[in-house]
Amino acid sequence: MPLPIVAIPADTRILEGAVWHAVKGQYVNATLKVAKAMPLLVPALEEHADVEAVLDRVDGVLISGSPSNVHPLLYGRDATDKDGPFDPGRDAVSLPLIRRAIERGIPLLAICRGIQELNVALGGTLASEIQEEPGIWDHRKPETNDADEAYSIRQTINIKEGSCMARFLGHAGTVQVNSLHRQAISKIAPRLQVEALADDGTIEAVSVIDAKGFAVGVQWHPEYWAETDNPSRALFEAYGQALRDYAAAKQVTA
Ligand SMILES: N[C@@H](CCC(=O)NCCCC(=O)O)C(=O)O
Repeated sequence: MPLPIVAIPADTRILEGAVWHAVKGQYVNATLKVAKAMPLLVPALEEHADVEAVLDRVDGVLISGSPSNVHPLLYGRDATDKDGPFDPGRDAVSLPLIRRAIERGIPLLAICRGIQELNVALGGTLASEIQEEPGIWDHRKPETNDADEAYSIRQTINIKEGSCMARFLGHAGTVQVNSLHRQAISKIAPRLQVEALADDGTIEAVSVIDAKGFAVGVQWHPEYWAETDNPSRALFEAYGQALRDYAAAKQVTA
């Protein structure tokens, strides 16, 4: 049986004076080694992105994290100096890809920027520089050049009873995760339900209400420790099973 294929929208990066379309290796590694699926990178095209052509050929979608932010015009307000940096090519691919993957029942896992894109794609809004709000913890990436330290597991979240996340992880209640974000969900989209909260009330996981299949977003980074951290591994294994189920069902109806 060939591996299921997972579309991962790339970021726009400027390297060596040229435009690159790039995805961090940790998302590729977790998809391949823990979800047991073949990553397929999708370029960040501001125009001409054919998401149907992509979705016809894959068994899942993974929306990765990124230091860039969703442009606020996409959730109904003008940009301020707190909202950048932006990646219009990434936005132009990921938002329609998310909407159509949900409509078609294609397994979707959205991580960090991904949960924010999921919320915006379905009509929600985002808050910027959340650490400046009273009572909100500092969720930002730690000041370090060491990746393991940046993605260190250092925050308690609370998984809701009866949630999809509780099913995937095997329990509800407290879980330890990492945290590298300055934005978060402000108004939650109508079709999303909260799956987990931080102690300061920040939404840390959501799922799509009445989804045809696996459709989950998390604010933390399960991909980074997916091979060694139990909650991270459990989430990617559940995603992998959803991919195989979707691929098998496609074979039957082909
Ligand atoms: N930009 C958004 C989303 C944050 C995010 O995806 N962080 C992971 C990338 C970290 C990095 O590579 O720098 C926000 O800040 O909320």
